Amino acid sequence: MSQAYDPSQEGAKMSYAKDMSYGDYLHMDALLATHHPQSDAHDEMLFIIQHQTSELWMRLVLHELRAARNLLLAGGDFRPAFKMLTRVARIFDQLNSAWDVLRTMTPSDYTTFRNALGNSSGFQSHQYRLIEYMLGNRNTAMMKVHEHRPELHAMLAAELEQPSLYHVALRALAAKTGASFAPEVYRMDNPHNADAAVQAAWRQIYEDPAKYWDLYELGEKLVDLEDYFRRWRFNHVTTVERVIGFKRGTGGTSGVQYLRRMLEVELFPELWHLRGDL
Ligand code: HEM
Ligand SMILES: N[C@@H](CC(=O)c1ccccc1NC=O)C(=O)O
Repeated sequence: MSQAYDPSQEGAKMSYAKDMSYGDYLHMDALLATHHPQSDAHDEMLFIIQHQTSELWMRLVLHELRAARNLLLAGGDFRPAFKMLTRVARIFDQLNSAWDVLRTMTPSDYTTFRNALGNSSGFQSHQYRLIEYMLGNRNTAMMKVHEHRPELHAMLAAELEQPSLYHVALRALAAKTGASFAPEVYRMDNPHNADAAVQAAWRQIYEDPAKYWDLYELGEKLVDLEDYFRRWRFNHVTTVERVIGFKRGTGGTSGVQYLRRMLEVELFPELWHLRGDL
């Protein structure tokens, strides 16, 4: 009979009584202790894991976006920021693939525990809202659901005091092309609206990529990011329709109709609009 292989024979360290182990480093006990199903339904575990993993990826998105914004603000070499923005797009791709797991949950499965969710909803995800705000979709009406958590509300309010990633890109665009944009373009507490002067400046970049390679690449990184974000919104609304049809959301919105409206959001509108001009 062959003997089971023992990795200690080739030097694998097997005792962690005194040293930091995998579980210690990752705080696995604390992580796994965060699961508190509100029902006995089999699929609630899937639902919780799907949301928690999404929130973990969102945390990384925020980390990357903050660093990228700081680098762009500082001027200098844009390449490290581009690498971060590429990573953000890849994270969205990961989140997009994750919908395929959730879609294995049928309406019959979901109704076994939907009541247990009460009025909780993704609508109240502060990390999701921070991502929207960082990118420039600053609908301040969304702050209200965080009033009962002053520290989260303050975090969102603090984000509104910062220029968005798009604001920072537009400052760089203005600096390199010599364009100047209306103060409205830089308003920090409003969703960004398409602006003709901004579109003209981006068009200048796309008409001569070789001359403005940095900004050309920045423009494409932003389009790529928004492309993946749009796919996330679309996967979400399609999954929602598949699972709850046109029922009202637990958060109180019209549900699919509300989410369809969100498909119309344009984060970086001029970058999309200029494409028809080239
Ligand atoms: C079966 C699964 C899901 C259903 C039925 C569902 C349903 C809904 C509905 C109806 C809304 C509108 C707000 C409301 O009235 O509740 C909403 C919003 C939202 N959901 Fe989901 N959702 C699902 C999965 C997810 C997942 C996996 C995430 C990932 C974190 C997520 C994140 C969000 C976010 C961030 C919003 C706010 C969107 C915005 O304001 O633009 N949802 N969801
Ligand atoms: N809004 C969903 C419930 C829901 O999906 C949800 C509930 C609690 C935590 C996160 C959720 N995900 C996205 O909205 C519904 O109406 O069924």
